[in-house]
Amino acid sequence: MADKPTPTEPDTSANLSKSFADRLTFPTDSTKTTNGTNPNASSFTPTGKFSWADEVTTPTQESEEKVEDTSTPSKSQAAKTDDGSQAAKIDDSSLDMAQTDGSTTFTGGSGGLEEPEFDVNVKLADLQEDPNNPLYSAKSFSDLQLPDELLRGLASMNFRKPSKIQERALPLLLKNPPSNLIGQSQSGTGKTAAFTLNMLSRIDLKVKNPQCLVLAPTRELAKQIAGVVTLMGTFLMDQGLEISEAVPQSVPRGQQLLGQIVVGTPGTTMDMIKRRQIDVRAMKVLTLDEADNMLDQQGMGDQCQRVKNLLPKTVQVVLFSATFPPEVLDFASRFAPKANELRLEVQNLTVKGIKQFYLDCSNDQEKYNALVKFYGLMTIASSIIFVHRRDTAAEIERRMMAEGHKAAMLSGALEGEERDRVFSRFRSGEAKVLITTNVLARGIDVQTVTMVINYDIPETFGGRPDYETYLHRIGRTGRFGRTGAALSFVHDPKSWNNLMAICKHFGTEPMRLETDDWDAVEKKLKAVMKNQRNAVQSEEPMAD
Ligand SMILES: Nc1ncnc2c1ncn2[C@@H]1O[C@H](COP(=O)(O)OP(=O)(O)OP(=O)(O)O)[C@@H](O)[C@H]1O
Repeated sequence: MADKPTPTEPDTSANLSKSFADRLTFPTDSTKTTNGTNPNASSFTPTGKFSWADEVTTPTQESEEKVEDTSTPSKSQAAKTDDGSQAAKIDDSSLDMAQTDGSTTFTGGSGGLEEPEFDVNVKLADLQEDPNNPLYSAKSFSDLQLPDELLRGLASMNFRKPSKIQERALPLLLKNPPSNLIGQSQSGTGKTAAFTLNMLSRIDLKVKNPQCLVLAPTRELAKQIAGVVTLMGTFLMDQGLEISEAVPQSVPRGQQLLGQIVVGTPGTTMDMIKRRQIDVRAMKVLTLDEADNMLDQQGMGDQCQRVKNLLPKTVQVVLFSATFPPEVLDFASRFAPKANELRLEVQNLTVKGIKQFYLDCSNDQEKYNALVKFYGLMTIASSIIFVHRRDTAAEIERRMMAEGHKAAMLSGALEGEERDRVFSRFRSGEAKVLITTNVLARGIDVQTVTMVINYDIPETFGGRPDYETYLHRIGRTGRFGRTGAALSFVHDPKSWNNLMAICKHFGTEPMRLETDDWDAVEKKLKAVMKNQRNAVQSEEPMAD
């Protein structure tokens, strides 16, 4: 699918010799409450000319066409850049932590920008002992009455205790007769294991036909989920467990897809069911990961509904996501009727281990220079740079490679197999910087990612702030108790207003960094990331 046209926006850069924030007062960290939210979030009022309070009324969420199998929405201008010339400092040590499947072992509060300088270790065990942390659980996996083979699978993955979402969702998912579930929890808190354990507990291994179907918005996420199911089900393999992928180009036409569990993208799965390559008669469970994205009426909602219509009426419907905006929730409740719900308040959605910054650039041209400068300054294990447009992604990749960075680019413009190659280079640590569009904003779990950059602030096709995409993008770091940083670039009133609206929405306060004092940037980042490691901050408990 071709990129969407660039939304037109006023070119105000000529007036912007200084950064925006010079004319604004941004609330400081001192207003933070213990749970990291700003008590005055609804009354932040910048005092300068570009007051987001005046210019951005909190928009009703517009449905943006979300990413699908091979397409990527991309909306803003291509970056116009000058050549930066800072040498890259690339740290290869993270190769030891390379993941192949989305499930490496926790290494004890890893992350941060320059590993050796961080001496404070937050242990996963500490986080899981804190009742206010989303990783907390009062139970053990064995209390959840899982089959022995699955307990062994979990132990082999080094999952010692369930997280809050796992502890709460599993009893609801596993009880009989099966009931539907809508489950929400912060990014990186283990939703995949929750729905995987449900499926692995419910299949009949003597039957070879598909019994559980997981739909995910992209091939990368579908493949990652299939990897997690395979690992968790290791000790069921000798009893005949098989897992299949229904993603573009994965199965030749006419070939039957066997295996008790199928993980796919909605378009390909629907085609395969219609062509009778997937026999759905034994289906018991339909899971949608990133369910709000999947049920978006402008995007994949229609396809998911059509897939569901082809399945037996008795299927258990399981919906998981970190975000469920109100306009999707209605459809979700119809899609999963009479579902049990585990939901979170919007203020509790941000992960406290992810420190948010913004870099104040004077104009669009300065953004690329600032990016290069930033990468010259910091040693970052792995990072993801999100942009709106495919051509911006390609251009940044080209220029970063020319600077000596181990960069890779992935967008919906690439064919499936090429996407697999690029993504596995990033997952293995061979490529350190991944430049991408929203195609990888959701679900991707690469634990070495310590930095996420919003080179372009996420926005809907109407140019409104895209709250959900922001949250999912920054959630690519700080996973399961790790620390990470998210840096957003602002360069004009629109990007500033959109970022401020997003922060107001989630009640967060990003720290400002300025492009005219890079020593200060370095110091601030290091200090904050060091403290961050020690900050086991509270989160509100989940409401049933
Ligand atoms: N109980 C556990 N103990 C230790 N690690 C875990 C546990 N559960 C999940 N993990 C690890 O936490 C990481 C994040 O899990 P997962 O990808 O399922 O998060 P998620 O909630 O689906 O996030 P997102 O909303 O971004 O999709 C993974 O690397 C996973 O292996």
